[in-house]
Amino acid sequence: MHSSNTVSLDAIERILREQHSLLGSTGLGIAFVRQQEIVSCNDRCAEIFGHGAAHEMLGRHGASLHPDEKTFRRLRRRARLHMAQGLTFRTESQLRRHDGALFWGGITGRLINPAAPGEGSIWTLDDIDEQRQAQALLSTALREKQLLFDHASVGIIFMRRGHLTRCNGHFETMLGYGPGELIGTSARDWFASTAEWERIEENFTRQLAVGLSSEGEMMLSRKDGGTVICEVRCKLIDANDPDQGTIWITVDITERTQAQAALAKVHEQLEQQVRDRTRELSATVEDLHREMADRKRDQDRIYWLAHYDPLTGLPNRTLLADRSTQAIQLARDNGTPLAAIFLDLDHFKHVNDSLGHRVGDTLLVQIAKRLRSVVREKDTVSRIGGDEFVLLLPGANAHGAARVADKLLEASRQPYQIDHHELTMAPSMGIALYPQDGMDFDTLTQSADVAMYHAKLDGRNTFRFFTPEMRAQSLRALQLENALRRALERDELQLHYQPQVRIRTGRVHSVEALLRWNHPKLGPISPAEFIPVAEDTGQILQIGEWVLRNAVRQLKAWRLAGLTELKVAVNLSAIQFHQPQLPDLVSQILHAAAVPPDALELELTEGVAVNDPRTATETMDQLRSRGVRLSIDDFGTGYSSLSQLKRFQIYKLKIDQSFVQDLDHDGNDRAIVSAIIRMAQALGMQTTAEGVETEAQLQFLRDMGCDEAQGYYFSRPLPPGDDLLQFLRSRQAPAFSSSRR
Ligand SMILES: Nc1nc2c(ncn2[C@@H]2O[C@@H]3COP(=O)(O)O[C@H]4[C@@H](O)[C@H](n5cnc6c(=O)[nH]c(N)nc65)O[C@@H]4COP(=O)(O)O[C@H]3[C@H]2O)c(=O)[nH]1
Repeated sequence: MHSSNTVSLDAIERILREQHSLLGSTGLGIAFVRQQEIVSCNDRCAEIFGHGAAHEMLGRHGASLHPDEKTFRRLRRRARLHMAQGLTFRTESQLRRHDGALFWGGITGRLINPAAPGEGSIWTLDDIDEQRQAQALLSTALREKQLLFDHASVGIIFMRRGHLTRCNGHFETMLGYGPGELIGTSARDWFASTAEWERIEENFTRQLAVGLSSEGEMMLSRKDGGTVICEVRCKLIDANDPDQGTIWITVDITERTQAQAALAKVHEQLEQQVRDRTRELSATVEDLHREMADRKRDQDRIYWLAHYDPLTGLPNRTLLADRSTQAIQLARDNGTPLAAIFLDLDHFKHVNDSLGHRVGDTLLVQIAKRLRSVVREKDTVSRIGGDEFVLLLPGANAHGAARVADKLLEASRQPYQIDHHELTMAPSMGIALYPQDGMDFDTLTQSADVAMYHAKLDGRNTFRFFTPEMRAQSLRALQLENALRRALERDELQLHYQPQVRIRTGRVHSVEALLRWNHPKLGPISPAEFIPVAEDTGQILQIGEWVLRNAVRQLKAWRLAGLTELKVAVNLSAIQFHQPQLPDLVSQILHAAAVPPDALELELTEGVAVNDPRTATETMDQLRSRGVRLSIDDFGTGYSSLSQLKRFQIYKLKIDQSFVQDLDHDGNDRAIVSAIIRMAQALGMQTTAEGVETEAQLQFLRDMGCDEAQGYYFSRPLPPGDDLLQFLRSRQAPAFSSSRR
C-alpha cells in the first residue's frame, strides 16, 4: 500500500472515535438506516425512543418507530422523493417510543450516497414533543382569544396614541361601522364631542399614570350620528411600556342608561307623588288636628256656655242644678245640712233703664265678684236670671245661712263705683233649708224664691226663711209671673173702656182704658192682681206701651167713627213714669195715630212723686208741654201735698172709689170727698169720682160740685164693641162744649 494513498488504520480509528464522540455529544438523535432497519444510532437516539442504550435500537425496523404502517410508508415515500435528488428531507412527524407512547419528532434525512441509495440513509431526530404541545396550546389559546375577540358581547378596542389600532366586530356594530372601517381612526372621530373626548382622555391619562385601570362612562357617536353611551374599562397593554397603547372594553349601556333614566324619572315621579301625598296627608293630618282642637275648643266653649253665665262667669242654672243634686245627695248620705239662698237685687231694672245696659252689666259683674268673696270656696254662687242669684251652701244650717245672708247684706252696703256713678244695690233674699223646705233642686230653689218674694213684700233689703204658708201665697204670684211672660205674644190681653160722665150734662167726654187679662187656664185675672206682678218683673214697661198704643189707636178709630171730641185716659205705672224716654214714647204713639195730645190723659198714682219729686216734676213738665193731660188716680189714698199738686199742674183728681162707696152712710167719707172737690176747685183742677154705683152717690157728688163720675151706675168697663159705641154715641159730647176745663 502506497503511503500517500493509504490511510493508516490508526488514522481511521481516530476518525471513527472522533465521529463517535461527535455523534455522542450532539443533542440530536442520529441513526443510520439501511434496508429500513437501524444499523447504527447514537445514545441520544436510543434515549429519545425510550431505550437504555444505542445497541438496543439496532435492527429495529423503521415502521416500528412510527405510529402505524400507513404513516411510516407515506413518510418514506415523501422522503425518498426528496432524498433521491440529493436533498435533505425535513419533516415533523409523530413517532412511537419503545413503550408505545407517541411523541413529536423533528426529522431530517439524507441519503449517504444519492447515487447509491442502497448504501443507506442518515437520519437526525429531535424530540420536539414539548415544543409541539406548547405550540398547540398556544394556537388553541390564540384561537380561543380570537373567538372571544370576534364574538364578545362587549366592544374591544386597542388604542395607541389616540388612534384605534384594532377593534372587534361588536365595537364596529355598536358604532354602525363596517369591518375594518375604524382602524386608524382618531378617537375624536367617534366621540360624541371633543369636550367629551378630552374629559375621558384626561381622566384615563390621570388614572393610568398611577398604574390603575381606568373606568368611566363616555358618550360616543355612531356613524349615522346617533349617540351611544358606553361603560368603559381601560388598561395599559404593558404597564412598563405605555407606548404599547391601551385596551378598552366597552359596554353599550345606552338602553340601560335610558332605562335607568326612565326608571329614575318614574322613581322621581313616584317620589314626587309620595312627597305630594305625604304633604297632602300631613296637611290633612294637620287639618284634622286643627279640627279636633277646634272641636275640642268648641265643645269646651259649648260646655262653658251651657253651664256658665257669659257675663259674670258664674255657674248658670244648669250647673247649679247639677251641683245641687250632688250636694243634696251628699247631705242625705252624710246627714249634713244644706241651705240655698235665692237673692234678687232690689230695683236693679232702674239701673239698666236709667244708666243703660253697659253700666247694668258692669254692676252685675262687680256684684257677682262681691257675692263670691263673701262665701266659702266650696259654696256655689250662680246667676240664674237678670238680677237673680242662687247661693248653694253645703253644710250650712239655718244659723249658718242667716250668717251668710247677714254678711251679704253687710257687703251690699258698700257702694259700687262704675265710671262716675256711685251705686248701691240692696238684695232681697230667701233662704230654704234641706230637707225640710225641699228634697230636690227644684223644690229647694222654689222655696228660696218664695221666701225671697216675701222678703221683698216685707220691705226689701232683707232676708226671710221659707215657711210652708208662704208657698200657698207665692204660688199664685209665681204662676202669674210666668203666665204673664207669654200673655202679650199669645194675645191674651185686652182693653176695656169705662166712660167718664160729666155729672152736669150727662155727656161722656172721655173713657178710661182698663186692662183685662183672660188666661186660657187661670181665667180672667184682675189688673189689681197682675199689675203689681208685672211691675215687679219689669214686664209692666212692655205691657204699658202696648196699652198706650192700643188705647190711642182705639181712640183714633172712635174719632174717625164720629166721636170726634172723645178723649182717653190711660193708667200709668210708677215704673213707666220713671222711664226717661216716656215723653218721647207718648209723642211718638200719638203722632203715629194722628191723635192730638190733649185727647190723652195719663192717670198717675199719688206715689209717683214721692221718691224723686224733682225727676217726676221734669217728666210731668215735659208731658204737659207736649199737650198731654195728667190726672192723679185713687186720690186720697196716698200722700200728695198740696204744694206738689200745684207744682205738677195736675189737670184732674180722681177720687178713690173707697171714699165713694160709703158716701151714703159714712159721714167721714162724705167730708173727705167734699174736701177733695173743694180743694181741687180751689187749685183749678177737675174732679172725677170713681166707683159710682148709685143715684144717691151721684146726687151727693153733683151737690158737691164734682165734675165727672165713673162707675157701674153708668156703665161697667166694656170691650170696644157695638154696645160701647152705642153708649158713647148716645152721650156724645157736643163739639162746641169741648173745653180744656
Ligand atoms: N166696685 C166697683 N168698681 C168699679 C166700678 N167702676 C169701675 N170700677 C173698677 O175700678 C177700677 C178703676 O180703676 P183704677 O182705680 O184706675 O184701678 C185700676 C188701675 O190702678 C189698675 N189698672 C187697670 N188697667 C191698668 C193699666 O192699663 N195700666 C196700669 N198701670 N194699671 C191699670 O188696676 C186697677 C183695677 O182695675 P180694674 O180691676 O179694672 O178696676 C177698675 C174698674 O173696673 C164700680 O162702680 N164699682
